[in-house]
Amino acid sequence: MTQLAQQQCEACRADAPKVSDAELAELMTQIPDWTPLARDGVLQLEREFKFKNFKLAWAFANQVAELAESEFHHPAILLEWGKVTITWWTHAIGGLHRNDFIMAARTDGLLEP
Ligand SMILES: C[C@H](O)[C@H](O)[C@H]1CNC2=NC(N)=NC(=O)C2=N1
Repeated sequence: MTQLAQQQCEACRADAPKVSDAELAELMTQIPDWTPLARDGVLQLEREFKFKNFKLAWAFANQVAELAESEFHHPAILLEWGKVTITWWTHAIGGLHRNDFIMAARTDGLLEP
């Protein structure tokens, strides 16, 4: 199967399917550093990224914002001193779409090798 990090988002419609439990389990194997969690009944993917200072965290947050705009699929970005928390979910369906897993994998790809 093509790696998530090499994929692009598909246009997401309100009637797009949420990932099933089985798909979730399979997709999570490719993004092991992320945590699936439910907030107000909405399933989301979340990860904290740690940095040496605010400036480095800010630069990473900007990279994620650029990636999001390039795919027109947008996360929640919490920027703090030395830390960025990224949360992906699909607003249009109120849960997780394959796009969210693609974007989580591509977010990981922004980290320095
Ligand atoms: C109008 C609507 O917000 C847009 O179609 C896009 C923008 N970015 C988006 N981002 C995310 N995460 N979910 C969406 O449903 C979504 N929709």
